[in-house]
Amino acid sequence: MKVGIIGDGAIARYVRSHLEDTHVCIVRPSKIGSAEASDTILRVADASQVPDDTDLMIDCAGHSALAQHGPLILKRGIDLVTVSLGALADAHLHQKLRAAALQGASQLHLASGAIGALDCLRAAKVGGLETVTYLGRKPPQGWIGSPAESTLDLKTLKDPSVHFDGNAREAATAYPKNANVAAAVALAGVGFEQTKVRLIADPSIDANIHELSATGEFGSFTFRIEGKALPDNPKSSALAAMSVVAAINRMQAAITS
Ligand SMILES: NC(=O)C1=CN([C@@H]2O[C@H](COP(=O)(O)OP(=O)(O)OC[C@H]3O[C@@H](n4cnc5c(N)ncnc54)[C@H](OP(=O)(O)O)[C@@H]3O)[C@@H](O)[C@H]2O)C=CC1
Ligand SMILES: O=C([O-])CC(=O)C(=O)O
Repeated sequence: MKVGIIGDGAIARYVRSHLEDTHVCIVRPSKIGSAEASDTILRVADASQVPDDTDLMIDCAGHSALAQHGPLILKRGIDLVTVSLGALADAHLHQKLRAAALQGASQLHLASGAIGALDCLRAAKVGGLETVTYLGRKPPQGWIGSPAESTLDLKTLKDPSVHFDGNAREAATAYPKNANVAAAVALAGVGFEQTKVRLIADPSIDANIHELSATGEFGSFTFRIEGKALPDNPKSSALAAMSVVAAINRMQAAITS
């Protein structure tokens, strides 16, 4: 399988280190031919330059990159795995990606990211869900560059502090680098409007803690994970990068779980 990647940040580097070979990489125009480009990988700036024989593209570059490159990749008939699924909170982009996949007879696969139990949520949805709540808790440095900075002093924070309380659409839109999990939960369960989200900066923890609770016809469940951040980016959990590799593996397996 010839696999290409969008982005060259913390998640992309982890994924590349687990691939035998990377066929092509979409990077910022400024990074083509830069000093970092010391290996022989084909670096391009646009989806139109991705070679025709590419089987699968992997988006590890965030919301704007999915919006910029996703539609053309799918229209060209190339399957795409994305970890930037919070971008689908934009209903216009969601529809554009769907139309592109239908036109190209391709598929957009959503990596499970930093959370688990989405399989449980998807199955529970069949019987009917009543409530779905997601709580995202990170150390203060994990919220730097997010709207948390407008209500909290992240450098001197002493107690756990809620800086967002609302629904998954608002969370995924306002926190593009921190609330993709909220979107994953919404897409697997009761949707963006009905999924309740709270985001917390907590100086007493050193992990990214995600808690998902649901009730419905099936009964109830709570899932909690304490994820280690990637060494290169305190915002991103290592499991998010691992889930991308797992998605690629699933696509190549004869029997999938
Ligand atoms: N589903 C989930 O659970 C999670 C999802 N994520 C999503 O994954 C994204 C990436 O995370 P991470 O790797 O840690 O972030 P990084 O900031 O380390 O890397 C992002 C990379 O993407 C590049 N990039 C951004 N926009 C474009 C573009 N239009 N074209 C080409 N390259 C682009 C950046 O380049 P430059 O440096 O020049 O901007 C950078 O190299 C996050 O922004 C977030 O949306 C993250 C964690 C969990
Ligand atoms: O990596 C994480 O822990 C979660 C995250 O950033 C996101 O949901 O966007």
